[in-house]
Amino acid sequence: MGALHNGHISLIKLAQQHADIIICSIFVNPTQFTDPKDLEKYPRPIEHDLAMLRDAGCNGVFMPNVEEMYPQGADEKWHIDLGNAEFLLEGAFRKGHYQGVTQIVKKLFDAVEPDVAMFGQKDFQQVLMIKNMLAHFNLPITIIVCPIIREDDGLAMSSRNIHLSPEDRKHSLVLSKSLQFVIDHFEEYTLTELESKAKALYDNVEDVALDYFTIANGNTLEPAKSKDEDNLVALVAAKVGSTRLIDNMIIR
Ligand SMILES: Nc1ncnc2c1ncn2[C@@H]1O[C@H](COP(=O)(O)OP(=O)(O)OP(=O)(O)O)[C@@H](O)[C@H]1O
Ligand SMILES: CC(C)(CO)[C@@H](O)C(=O)[O-]
Ligand code: BAL
Repeated sequence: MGALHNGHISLIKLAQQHADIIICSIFVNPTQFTDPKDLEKYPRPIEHDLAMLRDAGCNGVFMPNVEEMYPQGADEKWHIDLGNAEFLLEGAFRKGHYQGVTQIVKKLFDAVEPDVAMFGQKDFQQVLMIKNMLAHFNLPITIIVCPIIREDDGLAMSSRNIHLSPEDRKHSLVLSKSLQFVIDHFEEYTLTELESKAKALYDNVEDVALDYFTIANGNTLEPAKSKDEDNLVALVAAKVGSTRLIDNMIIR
């Protein structure tokens, strides 16, 4: 969606190991936004983005406008079955978000016809939803998931970080710290204790409102039932000041 940072550039760099020609799409997709203010204030520094892509050795940029992607209007009908995980976590807080995401990703794939597509682990649930969309249409595209690139102090890079005030920026560290707490103490506590201790870290941080903090099964996104499950991930979403951030860490 543009407003590129080094997290995005890491996707280009990793793509270079998997493909001869790299195309980056930049499109702020209206159908995945559930908060009109979020859409309106989404940063769009196009010249800066193009310079970063040029430096990274990206071969092409696909930068359509809304009319090109939605010739019949952005209220164009789209609904596919994405499974129960569509309605959990981000899907519960941004209703219809993954219908909008899969709608535009299908259109971008149709336009670019990639063999391989790179997505960031930062949007963990998004990757699951896109894989479900690919299965739905039986599309032969390989998805590669790229690790989360963080600032030196642990904050996951995000285009929305630009909206954080200096105070918010300090408070935002509780997200990565609470996830790291689960990783560091996983063997020590029960799942319930891990969650409650991680959530307690938010009690003393001003202006941070937790939407969810969960240790979930990485396939279903349902709360983990046992520490023995072989695909476990801790996920968080919180509003820091007026900016909503997400982050996650894979436990195993
Ligand atoms: N810190 C990061 N490390 C690795 N990949 C990332 C990171 N941030 C975003 N990505 C990935 O880059 C792709 C484009 O993301 P997008 O344009 O939505 O930006 P974003 O930085 O995630 O923005 P925001 O967090 O404001 O939604 C997605 O696949 C996303 O998961
Ligand atoms: C997948 C995506 C390009 C759809 O607009 C967007 O959600 C993103 O960049 O993560
Ligand atoms: N980074 C995922 C897209 C979104 O937040 O709308």
